[in-house]
Amino acid sequence: MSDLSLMEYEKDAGFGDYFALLKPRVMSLVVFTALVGLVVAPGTVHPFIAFFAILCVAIGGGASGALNMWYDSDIDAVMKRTAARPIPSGRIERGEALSLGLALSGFSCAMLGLATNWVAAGLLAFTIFFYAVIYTMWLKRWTPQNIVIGGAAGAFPPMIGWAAATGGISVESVLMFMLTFMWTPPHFWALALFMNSDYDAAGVPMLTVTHGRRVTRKHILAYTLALAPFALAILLTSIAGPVYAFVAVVMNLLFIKGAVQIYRRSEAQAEADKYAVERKFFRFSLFYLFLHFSALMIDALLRGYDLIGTGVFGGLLGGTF
Ligand code: HEM
Ligand SMILES: CC(C)=CCC/C(C)=C/CC/C(C)=C/COP(=O)(O)OP(=O)(O)O
Repeated sequence: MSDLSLMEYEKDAGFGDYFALLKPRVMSLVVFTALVGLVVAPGTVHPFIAFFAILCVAIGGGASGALNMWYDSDIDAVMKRTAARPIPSGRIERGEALSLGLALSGFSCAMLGLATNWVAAGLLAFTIFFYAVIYTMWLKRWTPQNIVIGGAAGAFPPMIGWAAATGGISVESVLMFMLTFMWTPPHFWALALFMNSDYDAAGVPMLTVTHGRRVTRKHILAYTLALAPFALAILLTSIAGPVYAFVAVVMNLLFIKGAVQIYRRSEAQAEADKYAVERKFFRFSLFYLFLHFSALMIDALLRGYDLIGTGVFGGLLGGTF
């Protein structure tokens, strides 16, 4: 094989490259929250419809990831973490990612609407729009509040799942939205603390770049403290049970403890252990959200088998809009 054909061969896109455009790792947790939203909602959904609805959310989420990679390929090429992605590494053309993103967006929303209802499909369409246009094209390059406002995109999926099952929006689904929405800043800023040089090099105005790490540490603590009441407010609704109560109390105490530790750290300490505590806090953030939604799912199953009653406090808060 000549050098030229070897280079061309290396640049050929495989299935894995197209799959990578869909950001499967990040989307796995997003899709899980949608599944929980659907499972904990009142009423029953045929398992096939439920599976199909979640598949549509997965495809829609993936589509928004492809649109993000299409628009952000310049930034991705500069950042070490993202430089090997299919577009900056030259294996997939930008136009291909755009076409794939648009086609899958249209397909997933239409299929979700036909299989369930148009409230769920409308929410999915809005979520894709919010991530691809509002966050990616606008907020990300403009303001250090990018991920605070943009975080709404990642918080809609439990509402989509709930709407797929009920056709509506409710206090419970809004609280699941708020849980994810308030969780996003500590989740992302922890990562930004140890990935700051990437964002700096790419000129992305993340809080660590515009205001420095000290201010970011303060913001992580503030948002972690503000998150806890929302996590605990779910206890007042009918979807929470004893498992959720245990998880919410323990995990919020641990998350706050971690955030206090992050706040107290000096940059010299962080440099000395290569941001080990910040990396741990980021991993813990993923576990935090996964466990909250898992607990809601377990409580729903226990309730389904009549092993527990409705809500920890009898479901004081609730109701469909
Ligand atoms: C604006 C909102 C968000 C931003 C800016 C953000 C940013 C990030 C970034 C930059 C990473 C590292 C990804 C990588 O290494 O390629 C990451 C990882 C991750 N994020 Fe987020 N995130 C956001 C919201 C969410 C939401 C809502 C969820 C789920 C509900 C989520 C789930 C995850 C997961 C599961 C990972 C780990 C992926 C892996 O293991 O590679 N993120 N996030
Ligand atoms: C339709 C649907 C279910 C959508 C959910 C999409 C969504 C908002 C997911 C979480 C957000 C996310 C992947 C942010 C990554 O930020 P970034 O794009 O700045 O990260 P990067 O630097 O890794 O590209």
